[in-house]
Amino acid sequence: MGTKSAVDLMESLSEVHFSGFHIDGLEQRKAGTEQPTTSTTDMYKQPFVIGVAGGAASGKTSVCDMIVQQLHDQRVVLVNQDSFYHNLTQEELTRVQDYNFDLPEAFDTEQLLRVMDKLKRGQAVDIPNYDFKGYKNDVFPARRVNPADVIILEGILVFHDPRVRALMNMKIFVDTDADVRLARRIKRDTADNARDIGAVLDQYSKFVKPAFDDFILPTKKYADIIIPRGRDNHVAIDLIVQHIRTKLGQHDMCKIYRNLYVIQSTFQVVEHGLGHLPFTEKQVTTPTASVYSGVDFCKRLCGVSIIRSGESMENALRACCKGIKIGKILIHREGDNGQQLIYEKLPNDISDRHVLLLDPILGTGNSAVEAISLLLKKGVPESNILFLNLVSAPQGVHVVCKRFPRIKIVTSEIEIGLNEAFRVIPGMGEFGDRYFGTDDDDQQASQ
Ligand SMILES: Nc1ncnc2c1ncn2[C@@H]1O[C@H](COP(=O)(O)OP(=O)(O)O)[C@@H](O)[C@H]1O
Ligand SMILES: Nc1ccn([C@@H]2O[C@H](COP(=O)(O)O)[C@@H](O)[C@H]2O)c(=O)n1
Ligand SMILES: [Mg+2]
Repeated sequence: MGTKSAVDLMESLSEVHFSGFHIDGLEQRKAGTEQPTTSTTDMYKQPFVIGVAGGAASGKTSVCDMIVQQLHDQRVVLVNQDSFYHNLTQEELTRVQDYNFDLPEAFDTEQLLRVMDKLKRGQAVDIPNYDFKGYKNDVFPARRVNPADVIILEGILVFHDPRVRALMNMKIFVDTDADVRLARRIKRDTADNARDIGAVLDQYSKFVKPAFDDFILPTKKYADIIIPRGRDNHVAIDLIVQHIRTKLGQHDMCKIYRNLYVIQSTFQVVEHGLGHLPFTEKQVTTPTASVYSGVDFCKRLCGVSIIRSGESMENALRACCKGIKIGKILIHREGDNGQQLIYEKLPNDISDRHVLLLDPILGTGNSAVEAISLLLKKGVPESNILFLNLVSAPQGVHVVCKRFPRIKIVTSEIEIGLNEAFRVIPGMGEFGDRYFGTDDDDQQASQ
């Protein structure tokens, strides 16, 4: 039996360890055959879903209407949870004052999930127009909603069901005092819904307030953003509108460059990147005789970090691929000039490997172009290069994607652009300094 070096041993360990690796659409592959992971593509082109919850009459619909109006963009659609109220039976209708419209069961959540699933798959849907006066969802013609890049889903209980919550990329809670909500509700239900004030108050104390305390308020903790004062909070609405514009810009870039993948979490860039590599399923029997299912990458891998910032991503890569070889490239950069290669140390057999190129920031694209050019010179096929980064500027994306149409870029954010010092804005300053604690502020703090 041949002896293996420590490095070889570590390398072989890196090959089967992805048992818990579940990305939509990857789990059901057949074992034993090579599986190109291209089906992950659509996942990254999916719409950005914003959930908006809050008590009844807190101002959810008004906030969403303002956002949609300000954006004035057909790529943004609004879905109201109200549309999914169950139709009341004849018996329920005769005793409507005893019906609780504020419980999760009052909504047809299965239908809501089906509608959201279709929209996420790029299909148009017909959404019921709920009649608050007649308690029916099939009286008015349904509203046709086309697939969109941004879907806003609003309603009192949209954060209640974990399956609905899981669809959301951003969650907003509209926080309005109970007395204001009650006053607005009385006004709305008496004026718009022609209800008697006594009935409105009875419904409030019997159903609305207890359900708010039991089911709506407990979901506030899921919110990423809490908006006090609803539609009067222009600052919050402007910020949200700006964020959505950024997301729409990202979708545009993904439409132009099919090799660009914007994922929603900075923590998963490396894991998602690995999901793009061809693999086979593999089972191993553990020392305790249990069978462990994992995946085996079809080609060997290596990481290459662009010094210094890229080194910050090495731990994440090593955590996923124990013992993976990691090469280094140092490029001298001044301003927008990332042209000078100072140092490189790469695996000798790099041309036989898939290369995960690590650099958290893609600014002008010059350093990336320099690094990718070196990899090509070393014989790595362009399509075997996966460039992983956290924050990109549109300029850098254009430069890299145009020049190297066959590499894949996985990033978690495409920001507005570059400033005069060629730093990504709003960005985070010099990433390497921030990560390694060598920026001026950190040095002063530790003195
Ligand atoms: N900031 C506000 N000032 C005054 N009235 C408001 C304000 N926000 C909402 N409203 C009114 O209060 C009622 C409830 O608002 P709406 O946006 O429908 O809330 P929700 O969708 O949370 O039930 C509506 O009649 C709306 O016009
Ligand atoms: N037929 C109905 C259906 C619902 N309600 C009340 O509407 C509230 C939810 O809608 P919001 O726009 O305010 O979020 C909820 O509190 C229900 O009680 C109703 O009164 N009649
Ligand atoms: Mg509403």
